[in-house]
Amino acid sequence: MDSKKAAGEKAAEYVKNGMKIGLGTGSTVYWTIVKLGEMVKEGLRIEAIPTSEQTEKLAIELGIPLFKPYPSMKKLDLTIDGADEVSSDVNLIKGGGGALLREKMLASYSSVFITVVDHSKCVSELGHFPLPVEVAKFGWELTSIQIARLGCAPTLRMANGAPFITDNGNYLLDCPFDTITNPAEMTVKLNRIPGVAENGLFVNMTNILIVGRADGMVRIHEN
Ligand SMILES: O=C(CO)[C@H](O)[C@H](O)COP(=O)(O)O
Repeated sequence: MDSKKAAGEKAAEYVKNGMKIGLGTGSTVYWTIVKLGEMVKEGLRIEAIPTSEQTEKLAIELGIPLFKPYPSMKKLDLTIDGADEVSSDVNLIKGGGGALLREKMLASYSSVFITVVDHSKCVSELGHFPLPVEVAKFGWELTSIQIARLGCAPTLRMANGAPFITDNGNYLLDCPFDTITNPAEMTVKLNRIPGVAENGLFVNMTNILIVGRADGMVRIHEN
């Protein structure tokens, strides 16, 4: 079995009747969403908020009931999402799919945040994967210069020959730091820069990590 499929499907086992859940974005959580679609057809009652337009489309196709955040909303019971890197102390780099802002919002509004990855995403320290940072279009060059002062050479993410636009109408800068030794400090430094909407570091957010292996088995780590 595919290691992404193994991790993604395992996470669906944590979803119970009546839950309000956040649905992540990417090719690993895809398998969670497909499994949840099957479970809904078999009678599971859930309501979900997607972290991207791509996930929203998939959830609608699969018949998963969706809802929008509302002022009186209490915490979501659960959010399940993928990651681009997971460090040995279970901090994450996310945003490879460009959905990091909504992903971080839903993860932080959830009682439980489950991260699903294949084994290739596990590293000792974060930073090999260029850190995605979502920035306002206005003055993005100035924002990029400020980020560069933190020790990287940001590049503007492109798609089909034009700047990639996030679901929130912003640009994305991919920031190769090599190693991020203190992700908590880096998060604060990045988010202090005017023009930064959010960065892809998810520090101390994961409650349950599910790692899929090539043999189709999973390793589960509870934080
Ligand atoms: O952060 C993300 C999207 O913004 C994804 O969770 C991340 O890129 C992992 O994707 P995949 O499961 O396809 O490897």
